[in-house]
Amino acid sequence: MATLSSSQALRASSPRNPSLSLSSKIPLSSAFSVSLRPSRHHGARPLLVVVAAGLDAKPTVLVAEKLGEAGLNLLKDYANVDCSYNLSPEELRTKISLCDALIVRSGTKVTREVFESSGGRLKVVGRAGVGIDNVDLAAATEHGCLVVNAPTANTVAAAEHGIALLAAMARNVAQADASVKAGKWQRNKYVGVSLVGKTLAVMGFGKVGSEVARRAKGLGMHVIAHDPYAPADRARAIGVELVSFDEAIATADFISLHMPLTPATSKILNDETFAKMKKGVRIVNVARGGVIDEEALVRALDAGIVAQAALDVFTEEPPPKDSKLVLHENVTATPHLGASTMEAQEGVAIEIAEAVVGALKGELASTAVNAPMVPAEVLTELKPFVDLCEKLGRLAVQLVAGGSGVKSVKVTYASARAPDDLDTRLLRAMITKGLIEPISSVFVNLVNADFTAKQRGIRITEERVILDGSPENPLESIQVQIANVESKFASAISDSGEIKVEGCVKDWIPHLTKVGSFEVDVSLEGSIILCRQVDQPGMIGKVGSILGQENVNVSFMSVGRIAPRKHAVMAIGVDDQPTKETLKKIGGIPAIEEFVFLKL
Ligand SMILES: NC(=O)C1=CN([C@@H]2O[C@H](COP(=O)(O)OP(=O)(O)OC[C@H]3O[C@@H](n4cnc5c(N)ncnc54)[C@H](O)[C@@H]3O)[C@@H](O)[C@H]2O)C=CC1
Ligand SMILES: O=C(O)C(=O)COP(=O)(O)O
Repeated sequence: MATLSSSQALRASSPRNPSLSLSSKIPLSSAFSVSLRPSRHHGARPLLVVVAAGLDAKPTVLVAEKLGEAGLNLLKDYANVDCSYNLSPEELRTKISLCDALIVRSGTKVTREVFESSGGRLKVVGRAGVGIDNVDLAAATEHGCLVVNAPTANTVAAAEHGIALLAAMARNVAQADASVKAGKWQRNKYVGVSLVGKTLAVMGFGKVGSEVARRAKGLGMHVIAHDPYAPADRARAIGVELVSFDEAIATADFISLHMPLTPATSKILNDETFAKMKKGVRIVNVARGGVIDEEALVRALDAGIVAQAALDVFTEEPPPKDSKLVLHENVTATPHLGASTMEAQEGVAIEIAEAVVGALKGELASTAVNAPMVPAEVLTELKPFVDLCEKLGRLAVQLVAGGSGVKSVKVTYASARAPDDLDTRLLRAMITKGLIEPISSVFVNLVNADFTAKQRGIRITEERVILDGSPENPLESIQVQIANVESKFASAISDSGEIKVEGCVKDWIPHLTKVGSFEVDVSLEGSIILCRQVDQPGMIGKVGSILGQENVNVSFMSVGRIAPRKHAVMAIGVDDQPTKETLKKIGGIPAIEEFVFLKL
């Protein structure tokens, strides 16, 4: 058996490749449904009330930009749908407090103010497309709002538009068309350049970039690509060489941009980089306007460094009517049409509607942008452990005596799996949810779990215990310890002084296996009564008959003791919540030294 330090363990939890199938969603129990709060009126006894989170009413989805019919129909089956296009920022902020979800394309800015105005009701923002640069992700995460996008359905449309612009630019199609319509016949003016044999540099070799590359190869172009994160074998498979940024821009006859707009890519084409390009280079941009310094591009066009540009996207959309760039005679412009085919829009609408409805139901969408991404098969395998984590968190925090602030939590995962074969982010998020929701009105989900814990000053450290043996199960046990607190059930304090609960999964059902230093075995369904008593015959019968008289169904009972006839802890699983009087009667049994009722 070996133990990893917490920092090693956290490093071992490296992000996995989020290559999920689109249908891979798994329900995360009460991710958006209920929160449990201790009543303030019952002293130390943990009476808990369920606070409904508006699940009875249909949720409301605001569709702020045009969405395909098939997607709207999917939404309408589950929610009230308000299609309000062209809202001003003020109108959006006013409406948002009445909405559970918002669907946008690239034309709506979902700012921090939008999240603030939602008053906590907005649970999911769906971006019906790829680029999420119009959504303030940090603000979404801080407000516990999931952001999902539709990353695949418009890939081909964007790639085809890139190729359309490439060919149209090379052959002056747009300018020649305007000239013919103006009654002219200028065959000499619009002599173009050929594509075959020319070098195309694809900047950003992701979904769209690689489809552009594939098509350009079919046109007989020599294709190179620059992408610091793209795997070389994927490029090789298409017959494309990955090169450095400088080599790409210096050798290309045509440059096609396909990277996201991020702080690192903002104005990546600027005066300095234009100066390194081949004179007469031609540029296509169907990514984002902001990746080009547009004023520098006008200068490069005027200087003849850039012979032509074909642009679908602009820093400001729509661009100003007097934009020098748009009006430049060597520029072909389209109004952000990359994703605008009938087929892509139907696909995007369905993709985003499914993701939004799934998120509203509390499922973890595979296209979540600001939540832990875990591959589908791992999610399925971890499902019972996800439940176990939330329940251990709930139990542990309900054992804390009022007035002791929870600051330091340690989670220990015992597993025979190699450290890099177990991503614990999802498990940690669920423990955090279990720890925080019973003691606050804060709604915790996978999106905001780490942020919320940090904000509340709760430090969660993780440790891995590596077991020998067959690694068939992802985990053998999970232990949650809360340090520096007093417990309302003294037996929950371990020998080392922390509140300790431990559990495992048996036949896909989470079980509680340890409380403090006492071994128990109770399935974590319904709720639990923990009693410490002097170990003596007849105790199970006495407690059982009180519960029976009050019609409380017992699902499980288990007794863990230190030694025969000394202290024992009895864990009783109950399907129904006992009344205060019933609990009082149990407390009144003479051999019972302490007891606690814990709601799962
Ligand atoms: N004009 C339109 O209507 C449409 C525009 N788009 C835009 O196209 C772009 C690409 O979309 P996808 O291919 O779906 O995204 P993707 O995420 O599949 O690909 C983006 C690629 O850019 C790479 N990248 C990141 N930083 C880079 C850097 N500094 N230099 C070079 N490469 C870098 C990434 O490694 C990734 O491989 C996005 O900006 C998206 O918003 C997408 C669809 C339609
Ligand atoms: O998906 C993207 O990134 C796009 O740019 C498409 O934008 P749109 O949905 O057409 O406003």
